[in-house]
Amino acid sequence: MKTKTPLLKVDSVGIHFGGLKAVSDVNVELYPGELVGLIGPNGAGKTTFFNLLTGVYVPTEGTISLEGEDLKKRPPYKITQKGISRTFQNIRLFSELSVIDNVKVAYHSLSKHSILSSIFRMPSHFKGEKEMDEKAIEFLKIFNLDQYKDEKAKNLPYGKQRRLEIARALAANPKLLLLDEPAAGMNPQETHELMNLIALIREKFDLTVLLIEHDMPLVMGVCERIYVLDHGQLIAQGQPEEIRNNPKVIEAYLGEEVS
Ligand SMILES: Nc1ncnc2c1ncn2[C@@H]1O[C@H](COP(=O)(O)OP(=O)(O)OP(=O)(O)O)[C@@H](O)[C@H]1O
Repeated sequence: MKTKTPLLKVDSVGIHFGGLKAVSDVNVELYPGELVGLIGPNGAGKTTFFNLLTGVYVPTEGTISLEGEDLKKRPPYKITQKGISRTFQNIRLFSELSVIDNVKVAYHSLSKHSILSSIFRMPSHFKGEKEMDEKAIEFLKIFNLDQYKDEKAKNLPYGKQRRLEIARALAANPKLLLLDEPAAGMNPQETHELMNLIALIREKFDLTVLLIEHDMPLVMGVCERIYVLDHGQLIAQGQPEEIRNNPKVIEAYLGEEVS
């Protein structure tokens, strides 16, 4: 699966908040098509790392590049346009908007239709709108959410809201999809379905996926490689089996289960 050129290259990246090194000297390379896990105990710096990749935070040290292009100091929306999409640990949907509108919002920013044509409802807008509806329904079908398209997002059960978040992230047409604890709060059946779904969308959309997850069976079962953060530093990387047996990882998780 590995090609010579990484899709994402993170070189000695760090960020300090006052005296706290939330992320320090982290090196990560993701190759096209990989499904990679990012794990670590609470407060290890995982979400901060996602915030660095998506431009929410600017690194105080190091560089991040996507397909060889430096992302430093680009605002989050530019980084989304370049090809990095994410979901959040706490669901962030437009709760009062319909399910379909939540998806459409994501690719509005990428669409070629001007704001003017939207405001004045010109014919090109309608053509665009129809195309958008069709495309949004395609996404919703993949996530088995098309029958809820006109429901308000807030009325969906929790597991479906989580799936809708992923559908919305995908609608931005990413090359790299970052999932922050996608199975949080899901029951075992939903988690199992989600695992299959992640594997399926990776294939279907030719994606690279980086996944933060506390559910170890999920990470170990679905990821090909895993990075482990502890106190802001990478303490291990490798295949699930290596990670499971790595003494540093076991020590970091002392008191927590890693199997
Ligand atoms: N904006 C900020 N200002 C100050 N400290 C911050 C900020 N963002 C994160 N931190 C700190 O950085 C550290 C890493 O937090 P982060 O949320 O990235 O950990 P995490 O691995 O995602 O944890 P969890 O698994 O609990 O979600 C924590 O000590 C956190 O308090």
